[in-house]
Amino acid sequence: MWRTRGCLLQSSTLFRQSLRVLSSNSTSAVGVSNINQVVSDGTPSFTANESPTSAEEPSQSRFQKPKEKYKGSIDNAETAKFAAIAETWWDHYGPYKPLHAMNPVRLSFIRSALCHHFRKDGDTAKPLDGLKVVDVGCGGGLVCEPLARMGAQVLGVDAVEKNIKVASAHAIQDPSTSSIQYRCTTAEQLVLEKQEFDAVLALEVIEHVADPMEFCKSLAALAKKDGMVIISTLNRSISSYGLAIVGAEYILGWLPKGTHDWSKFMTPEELALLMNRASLSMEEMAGIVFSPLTQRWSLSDDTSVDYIASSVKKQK
Ligand SMILES: C[S@@+](CC[C@H](N)C(=O)[O-])C[C@H]1O[C@@H](n2cnc3c(N)ncnc32)[C@H](O)[C@@H]1O
Ligand SMILES: [Mg+2]
Repeated sequence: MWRTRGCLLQSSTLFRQSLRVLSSNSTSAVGVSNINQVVSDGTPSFTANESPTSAEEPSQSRFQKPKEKYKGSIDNAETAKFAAIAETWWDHYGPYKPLHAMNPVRLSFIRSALCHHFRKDGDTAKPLDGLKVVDVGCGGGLVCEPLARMGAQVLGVDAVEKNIKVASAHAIQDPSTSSIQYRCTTAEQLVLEKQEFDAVLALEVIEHVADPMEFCKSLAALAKKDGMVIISTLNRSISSYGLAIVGAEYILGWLPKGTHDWSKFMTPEELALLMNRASLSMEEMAGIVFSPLTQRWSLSDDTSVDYIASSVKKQK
């Protein structure tokens, strides 16, 4: 079972829904090709014609047909977009304006999820004291810095060297963030190094990686036993197409045109499926919504555009 703000949802229901989407011959071509892409990066793990017959989660072999050796999470075309605007991470009115604007809201979710899971008092000055956290795809360190101020021991990693330089240069300006360690590397490299963390974050990253399933498995492998993995991403919906692409990139000009590829977005059901297959048990999910009326961001039951989900590494 995992809960959204205000309601409990059975993950089994979601799996059934996901499988219906995966197996339905009436599913749109976009949906089917995307799911295959999400699940296996180019090598379809199963197609509409080989749909599962039961509503239960299909066997591993059904999902994981032999495929090319995993070549890592980096999609060069995606990382090039971030390298091109690396100097703008701390410009609150630049391309990362939406990330700055949604920061208090997503940090409130993260703080609450971590404090609840690790039985920490969220009302103290340093509620995350003692927790070892890695922020994968940390960009300029927009989340690493407040986490360090909350007492966490933070490692920020990003595939783009320029991002790491900008993040490091910014963090050392303040004693409360100078303890953050930054490295230009990937989740899979940290797994090879057998690194482990209490909490693993990947915020607005999974829609930019080469193989979301393998990426998710790396995130899970980085979590200690009973550790937490928190992922945020964009839903693949009509609303996200209208708001995150047409609105943010073309009308409001918040982001450079072409920042996002809608077909790489993931529905909450697909993320739940990926997490389950990576031995992560989803705990809580919340939508991150922007109100044009109040010009404010908030957490909501509405996951139709952007959402964040916490999960716990299952016991093996
Ligand atoms: C949309 S930004 C999000 C930045 C940060 N997580 C935040 O929310 O403020 C995506 C980041 O992921 C990084 N990235 C993309 N692919 C990556 C990969 N395979 N491994 C690590 N970082 C990656 C990009 O360089 C970029 O900094
Ligand atoms: Mg993004």
